[in-house]
Amino acid sequence: MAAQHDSVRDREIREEQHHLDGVYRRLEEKIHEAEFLMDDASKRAQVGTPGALAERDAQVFRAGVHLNRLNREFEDFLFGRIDLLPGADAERGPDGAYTSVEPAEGAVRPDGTADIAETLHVGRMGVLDADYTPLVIDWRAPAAAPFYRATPVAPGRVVRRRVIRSKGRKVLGVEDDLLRPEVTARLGGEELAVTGDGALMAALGRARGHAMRDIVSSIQAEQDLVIRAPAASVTEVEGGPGTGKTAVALHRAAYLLYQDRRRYAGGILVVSPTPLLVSYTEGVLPSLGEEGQVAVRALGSLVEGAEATAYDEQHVARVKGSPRMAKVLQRAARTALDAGEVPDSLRVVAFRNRVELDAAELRQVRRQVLGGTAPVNLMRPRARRFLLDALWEKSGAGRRYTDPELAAEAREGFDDDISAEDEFTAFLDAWWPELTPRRVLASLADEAALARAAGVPVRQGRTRPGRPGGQGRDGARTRGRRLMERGEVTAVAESLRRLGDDGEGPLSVHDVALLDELRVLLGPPPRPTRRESEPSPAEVLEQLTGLDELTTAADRDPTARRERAERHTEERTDYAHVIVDEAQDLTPMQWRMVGRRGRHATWTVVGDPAQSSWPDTREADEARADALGARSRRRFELTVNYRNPAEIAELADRALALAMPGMAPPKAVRSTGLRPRFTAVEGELGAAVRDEAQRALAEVDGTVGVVVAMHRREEARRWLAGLGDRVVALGSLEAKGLEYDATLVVSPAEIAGTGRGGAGSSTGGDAEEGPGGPGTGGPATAGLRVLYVALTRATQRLTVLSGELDLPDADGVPELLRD
Ligand SMILES: Nc1ncnc2c1ncn2[C@@H]1O[C@H](COP(=O)(O)OP(=O)(O)OP(=O)(O)O)[C@@H](O)[C@H]1O
Repeated sequence: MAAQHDSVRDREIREEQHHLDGVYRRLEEKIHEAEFLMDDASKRAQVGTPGALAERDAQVFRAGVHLNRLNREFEDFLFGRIDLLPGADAERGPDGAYTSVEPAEGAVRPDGTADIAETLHVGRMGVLDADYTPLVIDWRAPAAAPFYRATPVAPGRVVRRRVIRSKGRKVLGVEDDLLRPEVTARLGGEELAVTGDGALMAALGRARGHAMRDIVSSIQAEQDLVIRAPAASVTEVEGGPGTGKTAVALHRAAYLLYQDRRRYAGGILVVSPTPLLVSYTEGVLPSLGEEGQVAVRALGSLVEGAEATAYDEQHVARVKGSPRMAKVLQRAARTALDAGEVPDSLRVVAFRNRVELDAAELRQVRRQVLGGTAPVNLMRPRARRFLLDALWEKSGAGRRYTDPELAAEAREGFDDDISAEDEFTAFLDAWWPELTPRRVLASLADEAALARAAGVPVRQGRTRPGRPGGQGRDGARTRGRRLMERGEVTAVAESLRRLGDDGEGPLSVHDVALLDELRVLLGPPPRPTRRESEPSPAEVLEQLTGLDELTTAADRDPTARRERAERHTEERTDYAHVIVDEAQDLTPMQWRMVGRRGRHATWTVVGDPAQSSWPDTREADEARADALGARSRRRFELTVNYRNPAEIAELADRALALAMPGMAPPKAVRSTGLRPRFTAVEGELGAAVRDEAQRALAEVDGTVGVVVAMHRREEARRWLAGLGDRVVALGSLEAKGLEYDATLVVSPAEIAGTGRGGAGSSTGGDAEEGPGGPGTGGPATAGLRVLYVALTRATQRLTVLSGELDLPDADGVPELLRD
């Protein structure tokens, strides 16, 4: 029996090998054609119309791209096949396949037999034979959709779906699904064979590396609906851990590019919560043939020239993420003009008379200028004009003319005279300096400056050490509504002391959203006075000499260069499509930042409220609604957990039930028979973690993730030193979106911040802290959601290590996770 089974399998593999050989032969033919064309092109240099030459070049280019992609030896260039009944009509699409989804009437005879009318092979790119019959259909083409969508309940024309596993040019195996088991179908007079035992399970069981793989050969029907959803408006996708949200989002990017390359090339932004998740997913799009077409960026790298490397304490993160910060920064952008040494008088000579504006008059002018709504840097010309007005007024010259024409002429002369004075220009530079986002952010490290911007009465003597007084011109006066508590001001100012006065220094992910806000509030620096078409002196030299090394001293100054780069880099804000992963964790300020990049975009937003680490998501929901605007929404839900075996999912569901009572968990599709292991620390925590990590390394071939409370990150790295690169230590918030073959969750109570009293009493934990509390969706439940994330990272094995705080029972089961 086994031998017979093997021979069916071998025969089917041989058949697919035969087809794959044909595909490669055809590709080689195309490559030869391209090479011939290239050779011919060089011989006949300029012969042919420009259009024909361009077309030929394009063909050569396309063949080259195919060749390159093939040479990279995709593990499974060709991965699928469907055998189809005749369609309801005989129309063919552009890929050469019949377009009909439903079978023709009578396709299945009354005796249950049928003939296969069409066999399609599905792969990473489409290949047509010389006579235009499709040898391989691109997985994103409409004709490939039934490969993913057909189910036994709604099989359409599909009788058999086959997943083909190959490496390079060799077919290794085939796995079949019969979608119409009741039909006896014949192909070329022979009954359709069925072999294999489930491609999906084989894919899910494989050991993980540190990079996510594409799921192109096993996309499931509910996922395919999301991937191929029309790009109109906003596509919102919710689903529990492991339901493929990240995978689906990336495949959707590849699909949209295939659908409308002209619209989307270079214009798709994928926003990921952490750089770890970016590097984990970075290979997926290239493996789908979309290299460099999509910008995959971490939230902390969305602003050009900024890269978040520092962490904020959670209570600081919460303030920095709050929408109140928009208002604080608005005020700060304006008061930043007062930071540092600001001249308090202006003296000029006009019409041979000295004219002077004193501190009070200058303050008055500044107030008038700031009465406008334009970004501060763009107000510089207005500041210049208002200063000239004030000087003119002060000089009394206007009163000498009754004839308005003469007065206007005199005023023009007056303005020219003053503007030509170096002193006036120097004054303007100091009085209305060009502000950069980094400098303004750094100015808020001065507690008094931040307090003023936040409307908090300033206390004496609480300025940034080593900085000129924080009292400023306005003394302790504050303007407007109170936006922060005093403790918040102290904590945020303190966190910004990582930055130097010039704003250089490590930024946190939350600082980056603030920089983006300031970028908009400050605006680009004003245009230089010379007309834009006029070249700069350096450009003139360059044009004359052809040497671009010639630079001005200012160009060579690294600080000036950096600041210019920061100011001049035009941030891309016109993405055609924005994909947001782990959307439940964006703060309001981050939504504002991401929203700016998709003002005219269509969106795909994926997330899971049950994994949110914020206690109160109401403000973030409002900011999300603002970012997405009035566009219509289309909602999808993913319901199957492909990551965790049922044994692990079952334990994680206990944390979910505490965190989000009543929320339905996703269904786990596989079971390994391996129950989670519980153990309690005896002796030293570090030694216990190291022992358990070693044990896990011995049990799995792939990766091991050790998840600890955020404050233990550094020590956990030390505990694991020397165990090799299969094992990594992660703070619970860093574990978002990642997965490991085995995970070790260290002290659930510490991660959840539930302390000794079980789920009800908060002792900090890794939720982004805030007001609220048990029963109000406060930090205790947010902490449990963070624990839920930690418990859902394993693909094979999970160990829970309890400390004292966890109150483990005799079996090592922590109080929090007991039945
Ligand atoms: N159709 C599929 N075929 C094979 N593997 C799949 C499929 N769908 C998802 N997976 C795998 O399941 C795992 C989880 O997918 P993914 O990380 O995209 O889930 P997620 O919903 O983003 O999870 P989380 O919310 O926990 O971040 C990944 O290893 C992914 O490759």
